[in-house]
Amino acid sequence: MKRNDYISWDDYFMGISLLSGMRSKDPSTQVGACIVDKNNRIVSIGYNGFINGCSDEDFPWTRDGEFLETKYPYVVHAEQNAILNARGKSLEGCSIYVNLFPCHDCARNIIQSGIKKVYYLVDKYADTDSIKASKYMFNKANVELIQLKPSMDKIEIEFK
Ligand SMILES: Nc1nc(=O)n([C@H]2C[C@H](O)[C@@H](COP(=O)(O)O)O2)cc1CO
Ligand SMILES: [Zn+2]
Repeated sequence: MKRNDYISWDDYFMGISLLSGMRSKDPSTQVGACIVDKNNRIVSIGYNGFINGCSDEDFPWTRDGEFLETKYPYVVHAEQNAILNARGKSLEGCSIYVNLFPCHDCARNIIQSGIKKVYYLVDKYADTDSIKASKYMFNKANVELIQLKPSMDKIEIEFK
């Protein structure tokens, strides 16, 4: 008889996003994204981090102060890394699973890449203009927004 306590596709893909986010060196917000096609095949994964091929030590993780001395102009968002890690493969009709609601810049990239569904967990910056612009664009572009309610509080992974 088959197991009944296997995880759902949605929990699986969001779990993979969160696992990917654990690679992030951002001390305040770790974001992971997982892009999945219509056949439930993972097409790409990403997390927020600094640009490739440079030392992470060359950039600051600071949030406040002079713009150029903060992380904001330099960090690549999880969703953008996931899109770019697909290396030009078609993302038409795909879904993206991301633990934090995408900003306006990621929203533009998600829409332009052909992704049609965004599954997210939290929307902690909902009151910012960035997220308002993001939702406006997603709605205009008919991208479905789904706040995932996982069927479990946590997934434990044991290395043994
Ligand atoms: N959807 C997102 N994907 C992301 O990868 N990020 C990244 C950019 C920063 O590294 C961090 C946000 O930093 P903070 O402002 O919460 O300290 O998360 C942020 C958002 C927010 O919309
Ligand atoms: Zn973003």
